Amino acid sequence: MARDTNGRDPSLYIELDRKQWRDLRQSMPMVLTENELESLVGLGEQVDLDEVADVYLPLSRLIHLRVAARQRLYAATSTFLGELQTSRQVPFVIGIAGSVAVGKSTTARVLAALLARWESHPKVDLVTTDGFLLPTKELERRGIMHRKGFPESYDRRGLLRFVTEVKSGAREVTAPVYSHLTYDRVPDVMHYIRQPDILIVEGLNVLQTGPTLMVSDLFDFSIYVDAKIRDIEKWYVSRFLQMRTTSFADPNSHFHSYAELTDAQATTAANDIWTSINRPNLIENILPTRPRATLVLRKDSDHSINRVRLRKL
Ligand SMILES: Nc1ncnc2c1ncn2[C@@H]1O[C@H](COP(=O)(O)OP(=O)(O)O)[C@@H](O)[C@H]1O
Ligand SMILES: CC(C)(COP(=O)(O)O)[C@@H](O)C(=O)NCCC(=O)O
Repeated sequence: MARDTNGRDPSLYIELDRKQWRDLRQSMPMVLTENELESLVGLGEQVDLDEVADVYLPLSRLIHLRVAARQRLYAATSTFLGELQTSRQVPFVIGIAGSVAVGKSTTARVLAALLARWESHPKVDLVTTDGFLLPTKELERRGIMHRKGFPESYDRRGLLRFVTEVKSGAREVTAPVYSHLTYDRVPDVMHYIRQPDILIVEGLNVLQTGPTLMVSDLFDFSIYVDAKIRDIEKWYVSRFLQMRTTSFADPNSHFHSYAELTDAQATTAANDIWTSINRPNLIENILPTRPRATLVLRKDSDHSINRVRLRKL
């Protein structure tokens, strides 16, 4: 096999442990307080300020450098097009993918908060793809209610159109909103996106590709949040047990009947949903997209991120 000039096997990626990655923070200041961080961390997640310092601050620095580089690339195209196109800031789009219950939403929120502290790109918006799940009525009509989270359960064209409009500089673009409470799209409520500097799109399947253009084609940077399947399964079940006294306790929750389940019953119910929906989706659709990610954040069983893989080519 051909080797690089240092005698190593060629690779698209560089793998770093937490200490090596942490050193790439350089002089980035800590800009979050304990209280701010607490408000960003989701149920069952365990991010602390050390992890922000070691993992998220270097990441914020890397993305900041890449935002500037991307603008130079767009400027090159504008120079080429001359009068055919006026030069402008194009929103930088980040995709965040990974399994159900791996902690994507927390990663997305922490990153959004850090990126918004940069003077050159203070306006950061975050959209989750659950808003683009087809409404329950339509999922039922198609007989795919049990496939929620699988690629076919989304309005993929709508998602592509949405990100295209944001990148095109539209003054205001709307995204539909999903409710975990009603387990359906919320009628008449929209998320308004008004010319952000950075847009983060978080969801299970955002890194999927296909024969036609897909939202992944519009990403300037992508992150895959990764962990062992056995660990994610444990996190899913333990979060489900916790939800009996939080989300499910609300009488309006679609899952309210689960609130009364014993530990054993709730564990069985969570395992059933995991093995019939979330695990197959992870294996068939989500995991195969991991090689495509610019960055993989690898979590250990205690949720801590201890390894990072960066695409360098
Ligand atoms: N049934 C539910 N009721 C209320 N909130 C939920 C429910 N399922 C998931 N969530 C919340 O929705 C968010 C996304 O969860 P999920 O899709 O599992 O992705 P991740 O854990 O990777 O962020 C999390 O903040 C989670 O706590
Ligand atoms: C809403 C989800 C499909 C995730 O949506 P995403 O924002 O990742 O597109 C997922 O959290 C979900 O509810 N899955 C269905 C099976 C379950 O209840 O675990």
